[in-house]
Amino acid sequence: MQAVREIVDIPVLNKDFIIDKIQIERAYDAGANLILLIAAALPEKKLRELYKYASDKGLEILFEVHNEEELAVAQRIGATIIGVNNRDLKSFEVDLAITEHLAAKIDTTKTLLISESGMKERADVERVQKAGAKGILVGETMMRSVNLKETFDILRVPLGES
Ligand SMILES: O=C(O)c1ccccc1NCC(=O)[C@H](O)[C@H](O)COP(=O)(O)O
Repeated sequence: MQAVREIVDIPVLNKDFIIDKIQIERAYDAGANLILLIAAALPEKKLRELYKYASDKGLEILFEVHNEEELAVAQRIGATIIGVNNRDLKSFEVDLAITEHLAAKIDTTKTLLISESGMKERADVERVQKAGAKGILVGETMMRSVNLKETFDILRVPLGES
């Protein structure tokens, strides 16, 4: 985290399974701008506590959801950056329709919607952008890439272009 912070001056996400304040401390100390809170990982009370703790430290929170119940938690807590994970963390099944389904229940003029997982080609990004996503979270496609810059350019669809 620190190594990344030292070489880029864009916002950096500490993408971890955060379950305790100490991890937020560490993320902050290492220079993170955002932390990930996964709705499926914790009860609402704990999520609320960690959300406030991070927010009070000046960190942004990417609040990850996968279904309507989790989205309702995000909305009750007042999350302003919501990540819809297209991957079911129990079955590992991936379906971009999850973003389309949940985006319809999010006011994307007030909430920054990030579509997470399953982005393999530009058409996938265009699809979630059409649904209202303003950003994407990509893992495997970048890890498998033999040319990161080229893959980045393919997947980078400027807002309003799809
Ligand atoms: O990150 C983990 O430790 C992890 C544990 C259990 C299930 C999934 C996990 N991570 C998945 C990812 O972080 C994905 O890379 C991310 O959601 C992006 O998805 P993709 O672009 O499909 O790799």
